[in-house]
Amino acid sequence: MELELKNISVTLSNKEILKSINLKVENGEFISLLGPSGCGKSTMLKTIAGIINQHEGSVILGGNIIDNIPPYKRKTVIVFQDFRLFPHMTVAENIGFPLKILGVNKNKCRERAIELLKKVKLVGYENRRVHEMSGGQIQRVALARAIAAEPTVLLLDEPFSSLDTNLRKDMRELVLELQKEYKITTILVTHDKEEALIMSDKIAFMYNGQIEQYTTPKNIFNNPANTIVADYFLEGTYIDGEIMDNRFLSELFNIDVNKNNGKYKCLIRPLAVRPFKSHVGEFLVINKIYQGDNYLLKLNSTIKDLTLESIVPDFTDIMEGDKVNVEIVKDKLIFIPM
Ligand SMILES: Nc1ncnc2c1ncn2[C@@H]1O[C@H](COP(=O)(O)OP(=O)(O)OP(=O)(O)O)[C@@H](O)[C@H]1O
Repeated sequence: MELELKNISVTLSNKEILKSINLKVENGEFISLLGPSGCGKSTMLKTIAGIINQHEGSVILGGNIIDNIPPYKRKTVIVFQDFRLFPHMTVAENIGFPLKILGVNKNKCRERAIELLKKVKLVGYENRRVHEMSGGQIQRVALARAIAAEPTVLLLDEPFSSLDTNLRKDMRELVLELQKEYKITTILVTHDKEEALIMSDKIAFMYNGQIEQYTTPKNIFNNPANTIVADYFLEGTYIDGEIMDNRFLSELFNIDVNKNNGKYKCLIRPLAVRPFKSHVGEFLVINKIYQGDNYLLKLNSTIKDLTLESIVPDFTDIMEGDKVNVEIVKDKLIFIPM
């Protein structure tokens, strides 16, 4: 179901935690809330679920304001990092619990639990207790329980953070599979930019209780709205410059670009810098760091107060102490309006 937050502000212990948040999630969309620790991601999920009350604004679900509807009647469900399964119940009882409280009879609850166990690839586990399951299996049970009552919005609060890399990958795939199959509008809270880029239709980047940018993964990566967003996703060196008549002019280089006139910060990513040896080179290689498939070079300008980084293939013959010049790869530059 379509979800909208309109001018949501939340104050906790006299501190404004969310500041006039506006966000629209289309029916069946998967979005991520990404941002540094403490920026308000979990508070936003809890506000949507009705666990925290906003002091201003409205939560709108399927076109209806749900501010006065208690959490258990909203049909939103949160999967927390620690899963919060009931230890005294079997796996099937845990999964069937949301249906039981809706008044569904015992046999139907069990039937649905067994059907969902198949979906999360845990056939035959219905009579186990939670303490007899591994971390990854517990997470699958938590996911099955979350979708048992067919929520209108699924809220995932860093559910993958305790898993190792391989399990994480499997769980991401499973979540996306189920989310698409049941067409559940889903919001994932994560610190992990790669996770957000891989999984989401859109990313809302949050900082200090506000949404700095809300757009597709590709767009947020290639066109960050400001340096706060850019610094979270990318590394490199900024130079200031100006675009006039489709040409970026700066103290380091001038280059053709297809952008509006104005002052910009240009982020020179390591992938945008191609060094080549030259005895009249402007840059000195001060550091060469092995990174597995490639090397990261740190290049100090001998003329300006400027350091660039460059990623070069592992077969490079460039050494620390060499003098180099650099070619700038236009497509890898990021321009941020000032
Ligand atoms: N019940 C509360 N009372 C007072 N302050 C709170 C409460 N809950 C959260 N906060 C504060 O609100 C801010 C945002 O917290 P929140 O948990 O939403 O951030 P987050 O982005 O999810 O962080 P993390 O990524 O570390 O989980 C933090 O400064 C936190 O200390």
